[in-house]
Amino acid sequence: MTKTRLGIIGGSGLYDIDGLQDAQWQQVDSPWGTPSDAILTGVLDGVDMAFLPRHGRGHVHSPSTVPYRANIDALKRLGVTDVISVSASGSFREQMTPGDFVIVDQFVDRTFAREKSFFGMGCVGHVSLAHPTCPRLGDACETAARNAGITVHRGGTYLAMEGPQFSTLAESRMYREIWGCDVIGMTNMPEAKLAREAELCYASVAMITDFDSWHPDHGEVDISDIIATLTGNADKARSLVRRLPDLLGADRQPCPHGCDIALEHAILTAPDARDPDLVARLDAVAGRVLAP
Ligand SMILES: CSC[C@H]1O[C@H](OP(=O)(O)O)[C@H](O)[C@@H]1O
Ligand SMILES: Nc1ncnc2[nH]cnc12
Repeated sequence: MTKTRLGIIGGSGLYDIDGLQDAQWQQVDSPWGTPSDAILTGVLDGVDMAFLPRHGRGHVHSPSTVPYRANIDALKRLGVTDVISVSASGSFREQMTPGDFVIVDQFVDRTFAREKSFFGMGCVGHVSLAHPTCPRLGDACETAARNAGITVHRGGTYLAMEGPQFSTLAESRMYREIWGCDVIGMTNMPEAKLAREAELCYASVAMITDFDSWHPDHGEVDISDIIATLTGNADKARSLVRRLPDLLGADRQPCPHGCDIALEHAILTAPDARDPDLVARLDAVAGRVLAP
């Protein structure tokens, strides 16, 4: 049994959380670059917490420049065991309306200008991503949202686009009608892939801000409408987060879905063929399986 440390990655509109005991913003160095911002650590109802604003306070990073590898590495380095990602998202479904939350369980990755893996030449690793989110964490997020009075939908496929521009009408229709996606955003990939490589349980909560551009009654995405919805969503997200420690507890059992042993048979490069520099950079992410 280990200790839970809950990592929250806050998306657009969510730049801090409240109620932490011993709260402090901690700068964390990572061999994968500088994280988006310092990380707010503290204790909430007896559970260790670590909050990282994905775009940095003041919203400095665009979806393409978010240092995804540094962020996940820094959380892992701090001892985070479980990551909950909270993201502003467009909806492809009539019933998923602005203000609702969706517990995402699948992704289609259309991003192309980002580093997507901790592994590479000198240490090749292949993890399974068939089920990219952790159902145990998803359960906690769903219950927390319901208890907070939020309209929540369980399950949904998130289309990760590169951005920063929003989709064309043709893309929006294709994602919805042909690809069967439910929500759209610009940041959950490669974040979810990297969390899996780092053996972190990962859940994604999409906060619906708009209907993208497919909806005949809503016209195109308008950033001022999104911002108006974001303000209300951020308060709801904080009330969801406040309920998580009680649901997840301070003592952590191994993940029943195996997220925390994702690297067990993943690394193909023979020990004597591994690049020592890369292996050194992987100390936090893959130290469990790479340490001699
Ligand atoms: C504010 S609209 C576009 C912006 O919002 C989302 O960010 P995040 O996923 O971090 O909440 C979306 O992915 C875009 O980056
Ligand atoms: N419609 C949309 N497309 C991509 N990212 C978004 N974030 C919020 N709304 C979005």
